[in-house]
Amino acid sequence: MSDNKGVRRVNEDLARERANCSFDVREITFLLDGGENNTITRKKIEDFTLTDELLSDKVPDECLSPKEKYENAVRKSCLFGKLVKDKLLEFGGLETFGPNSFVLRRIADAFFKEISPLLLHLGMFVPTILGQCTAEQQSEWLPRALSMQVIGTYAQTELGHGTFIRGLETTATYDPETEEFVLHSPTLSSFKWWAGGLGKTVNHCIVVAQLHTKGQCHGTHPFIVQIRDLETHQPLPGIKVGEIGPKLGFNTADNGFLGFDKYRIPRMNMMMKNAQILKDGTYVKLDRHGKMTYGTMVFIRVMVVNEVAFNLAKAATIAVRYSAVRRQSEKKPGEPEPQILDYVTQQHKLFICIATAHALQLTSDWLWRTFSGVVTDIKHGKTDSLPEFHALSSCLKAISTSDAALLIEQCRHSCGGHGYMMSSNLPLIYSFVTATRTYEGDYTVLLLQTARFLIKAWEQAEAGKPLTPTVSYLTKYFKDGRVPWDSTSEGIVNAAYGVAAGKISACVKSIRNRVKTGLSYEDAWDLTTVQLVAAAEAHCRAVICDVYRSEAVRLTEKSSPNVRAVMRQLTTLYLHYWALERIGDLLRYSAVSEEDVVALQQKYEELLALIRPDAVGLVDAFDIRDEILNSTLGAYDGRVYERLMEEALKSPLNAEPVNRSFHMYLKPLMQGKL
Ligand SMILES: CCCCCCCC/C=C\CCCCCC(=O)SCCNC(=O)CCNC(=O)[C@H](O)C(C)(C)COP(=O)(O)OP(=O)(O)OC[C@H]1O[C@@H](n2cnc3c(N)ncnc32)[C@H](O)[C@@H]1OP(=O)(O)O
Ligand SMILES: Cc1cc2nc3c(=O)[nH]c(=O)nc-3n(C[C@H](O)[C@H](O)[C@H](O)COP(=O)(O)OP(=O)(O)OC[C@H]3O[C@@H](n4cnc5c(N)ncnc54)[C@H](O)[C@@H]3O)c2cc1C
Repeated sequence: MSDNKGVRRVNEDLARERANCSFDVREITFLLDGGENNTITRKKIEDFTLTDELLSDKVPDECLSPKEKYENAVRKSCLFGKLVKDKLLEFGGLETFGPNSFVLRRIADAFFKEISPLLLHLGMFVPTILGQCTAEQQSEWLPRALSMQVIGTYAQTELGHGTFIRGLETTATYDPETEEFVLHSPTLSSFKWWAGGLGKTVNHCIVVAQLHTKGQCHGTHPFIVQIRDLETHQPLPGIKVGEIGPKLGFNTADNGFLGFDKYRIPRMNMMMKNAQILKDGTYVKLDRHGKMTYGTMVFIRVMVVNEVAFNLAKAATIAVRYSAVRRQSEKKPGEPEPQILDYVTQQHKLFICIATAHALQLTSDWLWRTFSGVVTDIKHGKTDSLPEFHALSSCLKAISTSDAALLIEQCRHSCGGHGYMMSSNLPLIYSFVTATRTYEGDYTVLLLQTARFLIKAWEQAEAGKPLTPTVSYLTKYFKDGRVPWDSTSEGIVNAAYGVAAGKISACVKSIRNRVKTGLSYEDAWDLTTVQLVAAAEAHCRAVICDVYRSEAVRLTEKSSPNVRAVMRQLTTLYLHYWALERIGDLLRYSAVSEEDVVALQQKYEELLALIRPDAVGLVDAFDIRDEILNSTLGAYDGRVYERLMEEALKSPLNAEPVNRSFHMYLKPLMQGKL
């Protein structure tokens, strides 16, 4: 693909890599975009949105003060918002690509090195209106939210509680006299904390609070709350709101705190799709499942899998291109310095990143299709598929975010010292992705949700009851004994399921043995949680391996032989990588032998060598434009050293030859006058 800028000289090593690539790069781009037409439209949108005029920052964002950074992000958010409103609708907006295309999300990365203060408005406020409001409420709020008169966020987490939603302390007490809810923050720990955009940007937010009516508490429910005046933007009386301060990343998102002092909102500001309060204060529950108010979280967990796949693709593109340009050391005395990509250890660090980006993207597409089915079921009043989907989306969110964060950090390591430069963009990509492991449900907490489902599924299998699709393998591996070993891709996937089944079985035994000693079920569960997390991880890994392998085969059915071959190499590499990473589990739960392990390792190393000539082509196929990559190390033309120097010269410290601190402190120190 072109560098989108035309004629710049491309680094010779990169040019040679591209000339030697075995396949047509565009073919894989089309596969990843979901078809050639999607690629064409995406590129058209990128061409007219990514203009220098909108993107140019004279001073790098990271050299600005926190206030300036925030103001710049608001400026760009508004420009971006206007652009989307005015121009992109000509393309049918997001619908052009289907809801899973994420094109605008991808383009937004060119505007914001960190994050838009409006992300939560589009990402959570609008989806919650869609998911939690009645049709009547939607017709009131949606047009105002989409036209940006109402700008909102999602304020659920409090200082004292994030994970344990049932423990939230903010109260919403219904007053039938005035037909209003009174929102109140009874303690310091009940202050809302974290919501993106809350600190300075939004004028409304969705507040999750304990609903009290007629002297009874009915648990947490969502409410739409105006917090700032629409004209002056001043906080309204009864509202205490501010920004929570600097963080590891997300520093342009003005995450905020919020407290209420007996603050009143109209009855109809309760989001009433799943529960209602009648005028007289009668509570009517409409949610037969009981957890429908958690719907926005499930939606975001699905989105996050795609989000981290894309960010890993960005990091892999930067690290692989840099590794083709960078030369260091010598393999044999007197030989020219090799490209660092020729070190097998470097290939080991990086090719798994390319394969994982593919695995997560294909899994995310599959998860989205599954989610669409669940949403359709719910529209028809069927909630039977929700427990399985909650278990699936929870573990996929946990594992994809954790894997992506670790591998992005590995990409940074693989770029040596230059990877530590902010201008490489690897630190910012990492700081963004490592947060995904925590927000929208912490890693351990979500895996334990999946484990709950797996233990129940095991018990159902024991009782001879039918199992839902993602756990149906448990019936097959139900009997004790080792899974037969077979080193084909299908065999490795089967073994991964065997390992998951073995671990779930071990958890069940462990809990039962503990209960036999007189412990309560809850205590026995608690003591087994280390094993339960590992079992849920093994289950999730088996699902990813299975989906990646079968989706890659399906997608490449009509591909050219060379594309099919390289895609097959990547899936095989992924499966071998994880088999070797989890060799202890395989030795415990499958019939793998010492010779098989040696063969696995040998095959893995052969795959690294096979993929090596296509590595640059594979990252080019992600087709991520320079403006979106935002990296001195990863640009298409490979002018790494020139860009590093250009960026260094933009540092405000280089604006003058001598900084005033010399005269103020250093000179007096040197002269003994301090
Ligand atoms: C343009 C769009 C761009 C989008 C880009 C996306 C990228 C986004 C980028 C940045 C956005 C940043 C956003 C960050 C926002 C947030 O973090 S919002 C706050 C999120 N908070 C959480 O996720 C809290 C996590 N905690 C929970 O989910 C729950 O408290 C819990 C699941 C841990 C426990 O809930 P609890 O009510 O206590 O239930 P339990 O007793 O544990 O379980 C009872 C049964 O309910 C089942 N269940 C629980 N949750 C669900 C669910 N969601 N769906 C279905 N079922 C559920 C659970 O399995 C139990 O079932 P059984 O009794 O049958 O075992
Ligand atoms: C960048 C960022 C943006 C965010 N944006 C928003 C937002 O817009 N709106 C919003 O409402 N929230 C937001 N959050 C909050 C986020 O959703 C919570 O931080 C997250 O859900 C984790 O909850 P916690 O902070 O209470 O962690 P805790 O639950 O306190 O976790 C601390 C530790 O305790 C462990 N732990 C907790 N419970 C259990 C358990 N039952 N079993 C075993 N271990 C347990 C965890 O595994 C973890 O190791 C954001 C957070 C971040 C970092």
